[in-house]
Amino acid sequence: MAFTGKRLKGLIAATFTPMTPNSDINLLVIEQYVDYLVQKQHIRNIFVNGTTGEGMSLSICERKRLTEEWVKHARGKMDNVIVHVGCLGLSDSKDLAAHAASCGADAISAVCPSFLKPANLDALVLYLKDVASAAPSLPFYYYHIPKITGITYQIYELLGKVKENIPSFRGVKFSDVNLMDFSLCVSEYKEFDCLYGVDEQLLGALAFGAHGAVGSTYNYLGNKNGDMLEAFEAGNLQKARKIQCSLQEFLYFVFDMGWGLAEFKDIMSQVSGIPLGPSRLPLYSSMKSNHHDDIKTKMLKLDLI
Ligand SMILES: CC(=O)N[C@H](C=O)[C@@H](O)[C@H](O)[C@H](O)CO
Ligand SMILES: CC(=O)C(=O)O
Repeated sequence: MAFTGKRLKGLIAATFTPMTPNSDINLLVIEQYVDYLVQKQHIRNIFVNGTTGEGMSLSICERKRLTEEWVKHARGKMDNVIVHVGCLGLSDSKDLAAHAASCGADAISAVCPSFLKPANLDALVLYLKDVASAAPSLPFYYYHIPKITGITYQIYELLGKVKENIPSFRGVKFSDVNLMDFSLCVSEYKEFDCLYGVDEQLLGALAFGAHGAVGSTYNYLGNKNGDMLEAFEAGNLQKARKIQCSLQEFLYFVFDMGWGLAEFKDIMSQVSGIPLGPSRLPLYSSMKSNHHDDIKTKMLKLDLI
């Protein structure tokens, strides 16, 4: 096993999957996307093919091609490329895990199958162990997003079980609002990286000792969130709160409009100038027309861009 012992920390952008106007994957803008994150948002870690990247809506073949391109273009420019390999079936997840390792990804992460679900926590551990075993040299992170998967086991309990069972297990991407569960994980399992995934309340998770954060908004609000992290680390809570509140006001506005993933992607296209195209399923879009002016105005008003 080739673990370097490096810890995952700081901001990790959950990348959008660039698409053509026809919703085919568009590999041609990935290099530009990587450069934008590094140069304009000071983001050096990415989480690809996750929720934001619509990984579960893409074919295995598409996910492999995307992984290859992200890894290729991030090499030498970024610190970590974490590839989400979770699928509804175990063999697909293992196939993607082995592929990520063969491409030179830095880590893998997986949600648990959520159609036919594990019957209990031990069954979940067995699934994770099996996926991790397909890429034993890569750090493995469980992706906890109960609102979407419906799998609601306490992560504090899960960590106790994986500790002895999965040698490559390194932590959790925790996309839930249960900060007590999160806090118990951080304080009890110091050897694991606990990455928070609800951008709108990252400051709360930082107060409980979050090592880092994975999220969609770090794509275009990387600098603002970076300022918040810096203020928190310097003990300037007043400044950190002010920034978190502005970010919340922005997200409140977005949710209040009924906007979803397609609009988030559109926001990133606008702010970055990279044409990321529509999302794969029209279902993800509330199909509101022409919201561009509203978004820019709101972001400027809140001093976010
Ligand atoms: C459901 C979803 O996509 N969650 C993302 C990460 O887990 C977050 O980064 C959110 O996009 C963000 O917190 C805005 O709600
Ligand atoms: C946000 C996140 O981590 C994801 O999109 O998977």
